[in-house]
Amino acid sequence: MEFTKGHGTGNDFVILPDPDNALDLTPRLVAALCDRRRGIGGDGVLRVVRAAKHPEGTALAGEAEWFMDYWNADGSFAEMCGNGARVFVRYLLATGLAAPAGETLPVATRAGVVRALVEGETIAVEMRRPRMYATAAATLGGLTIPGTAVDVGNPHLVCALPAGLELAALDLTRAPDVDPAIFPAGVNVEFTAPADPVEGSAGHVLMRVHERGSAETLSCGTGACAVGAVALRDAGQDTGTVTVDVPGGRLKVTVTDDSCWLSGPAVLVATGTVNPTALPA
Ligand SMILES: N[C@@H](CCC[C@H](N)C(=O)O)C(=O)O
Repeated sequence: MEFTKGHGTGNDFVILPDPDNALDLTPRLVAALCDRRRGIGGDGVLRVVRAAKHPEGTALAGEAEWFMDYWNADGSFAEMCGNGARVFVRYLLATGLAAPAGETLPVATRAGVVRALVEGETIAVEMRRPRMYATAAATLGGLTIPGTAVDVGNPHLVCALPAGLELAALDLTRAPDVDPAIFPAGVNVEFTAPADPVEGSAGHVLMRVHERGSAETLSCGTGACAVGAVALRDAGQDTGTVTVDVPGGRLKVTVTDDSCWLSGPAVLVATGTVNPTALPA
């Protein structure tokens, strides 16, 4: 089985080319591929499949040739992955599956069609505008931190740390507790702290994330978009640009009247062959 390994600000993916949807990709196989000791290792899998050939992509095949079939490291599905979409586009361009168009390149996802713009090392993806829909809280280590529930195609809870608490002090080796009535399908939880102003940005925020289905990751693109939207709201703005620093690097989030751009590096690091029968059962 052919694979490529790539990442966006340290959010890493096993990319599987499967244009005709011929692979028997199961939750167990995804989890085995993502196993960091016995497999290739990754926060998730990106299957590269023609939209017309995938049951969840066919309806979008008129708008986008390729469907990003995203899976979390534990073998669960997610509707959207912002960094994954940027890495997916890097892969399409590197392999010649898509031409570096002057305009945006559409990619079908479970959350609809997103559009990518390539600017050298940086790939920006235009997704839906984050929608803040509830107040909620995350509890970890006996501490309950209030936050905002945000829909970016997938669910997020953005929690600003109280003064005096450092991001580095959080134990994210286990999932924060949340109210399942607000998040029946689980949630990605972002913790934030303010950072020094950055020129050209309305806000600058530090973030750590515990991802649904992938545990703590070095970065989460949709999470950064949720964080950006909350930072703008707290600054009294509907639109604008926010710089979000994650453990794996820097992302730029620009919220417009009707969409959200996520921008940052997207890198392919290796290509090879994996023997599925040698992976953990
Ligand atoms: N890391 C991703 C988000 C991946 C999906 C998430 N774990 C979920 O289950 O919703 C990103 O960059 O957006």
